[in-house]
Amino acid sequence: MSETLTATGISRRYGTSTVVKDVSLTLQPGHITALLGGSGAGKSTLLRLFAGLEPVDTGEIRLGDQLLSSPDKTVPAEKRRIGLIFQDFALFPHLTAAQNVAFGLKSMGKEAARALAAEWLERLGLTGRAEAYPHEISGGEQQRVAIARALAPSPAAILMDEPFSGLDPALRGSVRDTALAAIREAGIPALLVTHDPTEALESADCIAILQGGTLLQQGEAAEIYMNPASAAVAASLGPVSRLKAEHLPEGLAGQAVPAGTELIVRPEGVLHDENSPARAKVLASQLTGPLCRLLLQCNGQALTALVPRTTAPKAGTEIGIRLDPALTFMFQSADT
Ligand SMILES: Nc1ncnc2c1ncn2[C@@H]1O[C@H](COP(=O)(O)OP(=O)(O)OP(=O)(O)O)[C@@H](O)[C@H]1O
Repeated sequence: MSETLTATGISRRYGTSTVVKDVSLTLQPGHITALLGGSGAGKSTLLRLFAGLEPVDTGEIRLGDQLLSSPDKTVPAEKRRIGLIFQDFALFPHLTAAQNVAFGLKSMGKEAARALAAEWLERLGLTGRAEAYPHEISGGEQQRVAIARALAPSPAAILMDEPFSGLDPALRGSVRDTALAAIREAGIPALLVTHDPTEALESADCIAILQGGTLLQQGEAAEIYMNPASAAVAASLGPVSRLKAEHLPEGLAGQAVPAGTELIVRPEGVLHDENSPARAKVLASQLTGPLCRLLLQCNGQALTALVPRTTAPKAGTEIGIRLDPALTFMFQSADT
């Protein structure tokens, strides 16, 4: 049976700088948890702590009941039964796709390893590429081989550091869907490090938001998106507009807004409504595909809206707008 991978109060220092601060995070079996944060947030360091590539300075990491890391003990990475997938695929260049996948299966005997490798390659849609060397296959295929190699030995958990960001955008979605379906099917805890909020929202069951080494919030993707605990969390999940209570025009918010409050609103929460008394000037209208991004000015404050292309107002016009309360979040102004 699969077990949880749990960090409790873990920290990591480099010299005088603490880059992972008292982080507690539980990775549930069968769930993909996205670790989301900007550059230097400490995502890769946290992944390396889970992997056993570095020791913790405080706290502990457990797989089920088994202690993997504490300040006095670090079970080495190769003894953790944890699969790792990195952005650069890291395949052995002199081995074929099938040999790469079979590499970690030697203990089961040659024939059984070959059969299991073939099974995993088939599962990841690579049957015809089994005898190809890494330089003979595309980036997307190489990453699928790396994923097959990581999953074939039945690891207890899987950790992925920006595994899809090196891929061509046209290919990324399909490689990601195939890979994550295989990981979900394996029913093990999985951590996906990413700096891309769209990737986190599209692919993960849970999201953990890291900033400056501190975990700001964790929970189900939809829950965090709709109920961010702070302005920083709201902003880390996608673009937002920020409005001061003092400058709100009549009728814009549609709810009472206490003084000293900052409103954070998502672009899809800025609604075009000619019945609203709040007026905004359309500074620009940018086509993004089926939707148009409107850059608006309302009572001296900048707002961004996303509206259907077919009904998008033109730049230079004045329109009525109001905010959707479900996509508008209120925080104390100092909370950034
Ligand atoms: N071995 C190290 N020695 C000293 N400082 C380090 C070391 N590894 C990472 N750091 C620092 O720790 C901080 C967190 O780095 P980390 O690579 O974990 O961030 P990240 O969120 O993965 O960033 P990115 O998305 O840019 O890869 C950074 O300030 C980095 O410079």
